[in-house]
Amino acid sequence: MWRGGSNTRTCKRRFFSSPTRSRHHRPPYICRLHSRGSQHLKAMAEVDHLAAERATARFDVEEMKVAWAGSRHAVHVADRMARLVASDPVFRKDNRTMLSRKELFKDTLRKAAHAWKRIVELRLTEEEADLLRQYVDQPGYVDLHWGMFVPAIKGQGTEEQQHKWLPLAYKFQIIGCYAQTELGHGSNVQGLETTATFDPKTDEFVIHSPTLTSSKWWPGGLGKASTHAVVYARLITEGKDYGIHGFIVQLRSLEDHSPLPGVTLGDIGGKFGSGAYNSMDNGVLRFDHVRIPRDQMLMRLSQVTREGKYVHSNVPKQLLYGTMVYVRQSIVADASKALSRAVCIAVRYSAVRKQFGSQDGGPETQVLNYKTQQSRLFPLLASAYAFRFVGDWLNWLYTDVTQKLEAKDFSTLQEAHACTAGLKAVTTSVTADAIEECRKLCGGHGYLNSSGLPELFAVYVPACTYEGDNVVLLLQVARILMKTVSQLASGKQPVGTMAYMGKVQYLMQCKSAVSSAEDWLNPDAIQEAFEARALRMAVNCAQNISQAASQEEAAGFYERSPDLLEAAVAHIQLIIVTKFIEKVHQEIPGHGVKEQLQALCNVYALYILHKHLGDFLATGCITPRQGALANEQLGKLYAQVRPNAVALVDAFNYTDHYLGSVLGRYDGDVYPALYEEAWKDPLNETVVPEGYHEYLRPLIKQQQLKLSRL
Ligand SMILES: CCCCCCCCCC/C=C\C/C=C/C(=O)SCCNC(=O)CCNC(=O)[C@H](O)C(C)(C)COP(=O)(O)OP(=O)(O)OC[C@H]1O[C@@H](n2cnc3c(N)ncnc32)[C@H](O)[C@@H]1OP(=O)(O)O
Ligand SMILES: Cc1cc2nc3c(=O)[nH]c(=O)nc-3n(C[C@H](O)[C@H](O)[C@H](O)COP(=O)(O)OP(=O)(O)OC[C@H]3O[C@@H](n4cnc5c(N)ncnc54)[C@H](O)[C@@H]3O)c2cc1C
Repeated sequence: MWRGGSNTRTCKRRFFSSPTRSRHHRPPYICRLHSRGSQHLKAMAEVDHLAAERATARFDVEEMKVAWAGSRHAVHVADRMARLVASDPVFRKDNRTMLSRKELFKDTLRKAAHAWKRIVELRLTEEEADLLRQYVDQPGYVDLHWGMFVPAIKGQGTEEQQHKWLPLAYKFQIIGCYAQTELGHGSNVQGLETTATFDPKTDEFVIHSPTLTSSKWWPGGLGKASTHAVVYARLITEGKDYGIHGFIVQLRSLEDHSPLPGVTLGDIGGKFGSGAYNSMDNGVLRFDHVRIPRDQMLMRLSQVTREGKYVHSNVPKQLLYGTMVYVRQSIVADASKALSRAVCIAVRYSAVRKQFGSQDGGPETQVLNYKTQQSRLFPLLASAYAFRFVGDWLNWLYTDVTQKLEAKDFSTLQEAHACTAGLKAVTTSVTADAIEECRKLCGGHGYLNSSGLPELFAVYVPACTYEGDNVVLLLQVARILMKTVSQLASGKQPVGTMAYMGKVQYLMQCKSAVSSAEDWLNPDAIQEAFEARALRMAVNCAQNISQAASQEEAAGFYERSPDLLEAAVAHIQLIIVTKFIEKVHQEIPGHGVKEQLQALCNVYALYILHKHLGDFLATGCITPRQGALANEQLGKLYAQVRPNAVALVDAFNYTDHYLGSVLGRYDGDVYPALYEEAWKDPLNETVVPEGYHEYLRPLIKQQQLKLSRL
């Protein structure tokens, strides 16, 4: 109804003939149009344009909210925190993409301070405070303070050090960041150059940046906000380099925030996208022989004595990487949040948007009814649920491994590393690509900032790089796979997520029994195909590496690394499918909830099978005919998901504030909102643009003059 051309044309004509005016002095016709929009918005506020969609759902949405959130309690707390944020004007974020970098950064400081004030005033629990920060939804120094600085001290500090530093951090008497990456090295942690040289004369470490490439580069919160950092540097004592260790270093004065002597620091500059991750002050830091007391070395894993003797506790040195493992597991849970937001926007908008389908002026077709739209969108919906459940499982694994480590049982460290690294890599890559796909699924309007998708993409995409570049992390998984394959011959039984490799005799020669499309609904058929594919790909890689007999094993690994990446992805996809199947096997209350999750689980698995059909065929796990049957079943599953699609995204329980998208509004009243939003752009503050008199008018006049001379 708002697409009618005549008003727009009138509006344009008069724009061109009007003098420059401020928005507050809009010509009457614009005000009329605009206020019609507002009235319309008001009148329609109670109309649910998606009501018909919601009515077709065949399951209890409230119970699905519980399945998604994990418990009734989790739904309740999340709901309360989301509403608290949405109703507070300080947390407004709809104007974010229009702010300059300086304004945006100040806005982030204001929001962080206000969030803290509310947390203290309302005496929020840790769980509530985490959720509140999540719903504020603006990257900032607090993410690194709580997400890495505090965990690094907890994981690598002694009891005494924790006792000293944590209370200061908990009360924001100090603000900390995680300063590991350098200009010259990020992925290769052992290649870091910053030095921490022990001086026994003064009982201090001297922290120094010997080269330009040793400048710390990237740490979030470092550029402008942090007073302290956990700095990773090469420990040198008694003339010997003992490799990378963590140190707590004060960077700025607690009185006036100026850098301490010997410390040079600042922000590294603007990043991809408007708004987006530019709210974060990623920083650069150089040390010129900065002295810190010896007891600021994080000494839980290894110590330097008063005399300068290096002592390593009897624990694996990889525990130094513990903070990264912690954050990687939390990034998997975050992937399901980002993906579900994008999918929620695209599903709701696809139900509202209509194109083609009517030859006689009747209703057009909802784009969600196009099979191509469904085949692009529903696998992403299924992936959001899959990542949610595998994220929960990974969180359980992390907690379990942490308890074992406390008891000095290090047997599951490798499993934790492989799962966190691999799942972080696969879920972030898929999510980043999926957000972009959701933007395309929303057509032209998806490209507008007001759709929320460009900003979501720009904020999310660095997750493929930070906390470990995804390729580097998948190669870690591949290395562990190769180690496991090589141990099979010696009869060592693999455990945890590698346990399936113990069935090597069977999995190397089994043939899928699927003979109809419905057979693919059997979880055992899916599980077997995924296990056989993953194992055969890993074994093929191992054989190819060992057949290159002339080469060292490391050289063979290097040559085969593209294939190894694919083998690692296959292994990780197997874990995701397995955990989804296990979830669906559990008792799940609520009318129709289990059935929906079962359908989504099948969509996820068969979509992966279809997408990677080459792997399944090349390894002989299934025949081309079975591949075609899987695709046939996938089409039937999409039809099953279709009437439930809007309700399945409602179950994420996101407020309009958190979604931040005019296309993803709960009420589906998209067009007036899009129209209204356009007027808020600073470019519309004047009807005649700035620059008209300098550039446009002279140009037009010049051309007119030329024409008149002809
Ligand atoms: C509610 C709270 C939520 C909090 C969320 C907060 C989220 C905030 C998000 C904010 C956004 C951004 C922040 C970003 C921060 C950063 O990016 S910090 C910097 C991250 N940097 C990296 O990830 C570097 C990646 N590189 C590495 O990890 C290592 O260099 C690498 C593993 C690639 C190689 O390690 P090396 O020791 O050099 O060598 P290698 O020979 O490969 O390994 C030896 C041995 O060690 C095993 N290993 C490796 N890593 C681990 C590990 N992490 N845990 C356990 N074991 C590990 C490896 O398997 C080898 O074992 P082997 O038996 O000897 O073969
Ligand atoms: C937004 C953002 C926030 C960050 N926050 C922090 C922070 O708070 N603290 C901190 O310390 N760091 C932080 N980082 C740094 C981040 O951890 C590193 O950028 C990341 O680990 C990747 O390392 P790199 O930049 O050295 O990439 P490189 O390793 O230089 O990667 C470049 C390319 O080389 C490839 N490559 C590298 N090694 C190999 C290999 N062995 N085999 C095959 N290919 C390889 C990669 O796949 C990639 O394609 C942040 C980064 C970003 C983008």
